[in-house]
Amino acid sequence: MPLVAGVDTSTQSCKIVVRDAETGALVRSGSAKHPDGTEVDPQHWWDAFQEAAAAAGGLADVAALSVGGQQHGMVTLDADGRVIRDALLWNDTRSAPSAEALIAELGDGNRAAGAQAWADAVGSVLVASLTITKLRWLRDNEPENAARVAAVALPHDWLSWRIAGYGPAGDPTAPLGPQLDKLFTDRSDASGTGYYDASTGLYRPDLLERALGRVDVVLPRVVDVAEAGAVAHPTVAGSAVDHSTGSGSGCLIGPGAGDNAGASLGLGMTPGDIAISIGTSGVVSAVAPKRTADGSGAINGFADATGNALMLAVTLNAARVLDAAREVLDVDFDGLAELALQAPPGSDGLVLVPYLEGERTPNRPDATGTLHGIRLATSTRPHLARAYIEGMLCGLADGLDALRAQGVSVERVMLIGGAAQSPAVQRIAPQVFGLPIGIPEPGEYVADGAARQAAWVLAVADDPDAGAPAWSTTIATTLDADPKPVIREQYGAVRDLS
Ligand SMILES: Nc1ncnc2c1ncn2[C@@H]1O[C@H](COP(=O)(O)OP(=O)(O)O)[C@@H](O)[C@H]1O
Ligand SMILES: O=C(CO)[C@@H](O)[C@H](O)COP(=O)(O)O
Repeated sequence: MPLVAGVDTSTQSCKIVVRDAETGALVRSGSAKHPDGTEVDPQHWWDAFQEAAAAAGGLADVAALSVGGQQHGMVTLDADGRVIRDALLWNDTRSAPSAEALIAELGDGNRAAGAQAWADAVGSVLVASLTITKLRWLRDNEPENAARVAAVALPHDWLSWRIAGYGPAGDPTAPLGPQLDKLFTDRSDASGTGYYDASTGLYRPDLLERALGRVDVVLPRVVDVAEAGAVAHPTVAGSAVDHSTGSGSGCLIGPGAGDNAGASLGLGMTPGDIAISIGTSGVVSAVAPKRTADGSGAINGFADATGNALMLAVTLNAARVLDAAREVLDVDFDGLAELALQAPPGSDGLVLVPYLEGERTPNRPDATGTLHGIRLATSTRPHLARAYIEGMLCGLADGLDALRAQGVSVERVMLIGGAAQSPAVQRIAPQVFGLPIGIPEPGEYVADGAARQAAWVLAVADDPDAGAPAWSTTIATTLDADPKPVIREQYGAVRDLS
């Protein structure tokens, strides 16, 4: 049976799954850490990819692979294929003023008009996360670097290009050299740049020019949903394999995807499904036939990895809020969950508004977190633990409300991402959302989606009409709705005071 690999080059780590292309059965997996920080030298992603591939038993027998990845990160390359500066990641908020400037400019000074104009043009009102705002920041703050930009890529584009054997001139791990025109991406990740319109499938050079001041830069070619963008270089993927039999001539590289589109494909989401992901980012997402244009900015109208739209509400404060709680309370994951479940719903009035890294939804890049309702009786470790978890989940529940306000139907809710494994998150989420929640089998759903895409690419190479393989997702547990309105009522009363 041919094997396929899916890669998730996420904020905190690189994860690789190797699966049977036909059945989807997991064969092997591996992972490696990324460094902390909101600006990172992409070389770390390359190193982590190789470490994760080795941990997954190598990729020599893999017939196709795809890369899913953290969205929006700005990877700038010079004419020699060298990374010009550390990549600014999706959670780097320094370009918030640039976002506001671009909004004002498109609205001729009228913010509301500008916000709607961006939503109409590219599906999203600009916030600091989006790549285009980082390019404006570069132009204004590092003009020498901006002048050297010959190509702009996203994390998954850059890693796919490196796997294909391209890279900086003179680098022995990049035998094909700096061929910038060989960069490729997919519509889901392109749709998060701010200079690509998923509704037409076209880049918007006019918008790019507003940010960078020029358009003579290479943007990755947007390949179709199940089209191979390149072939992996044998020095990276090991010996070349034939994509139909598993023995012969080249490991195909699929278009890849933004991580949320990857998860959507991995979960097999269709309209009516909602995924709530609690990783570094908190994401509430839904697949829809057509993207909306939410001028309020709460919902990003991106593309998914199959040809649909993917609507997202994204928070900056998710799993790391729980990491912060563990630090404050000096406990491990289990200890935090045990503490939180000792306090009652609503934590007797102790409420954390969790803007520990500023916030993106709502757009408050300079906000800080605030604890409300501290009294003697709530100055306990269990109250604090629960308040951190409730506050983080309330931010996501606001996101689900914003999706509903855009007309999204909610038929099935699935909870994924690292922090979804917390027993306290699993208990408290049905209280905050007031809905039944499915917990899929523990897994790497972004990497799984990438692997499923790779299997699709493989199938299409044999039969151009082939559809995505019908891999199934198992919902391991369904948690009953357990609404505790007090949690969101308390949160709603203080959220905007922070
Ligand atoms: N049992 C757990 N309880 C709470 N948080 C957890 C648990 N397991 C992992 N995490 C957290 O999940 C995060 C990593 O999740 P992941 O979805 O891999 O993130 P990303 O895709 O952003 O790299 C880390 O912040 C980690 O501390
Ligand atoms: O900015 C977004 C989506 O718009 C984030 O979802 C990033 O794509 C990072 O994802 P994780 O690494 O947290 O999974």
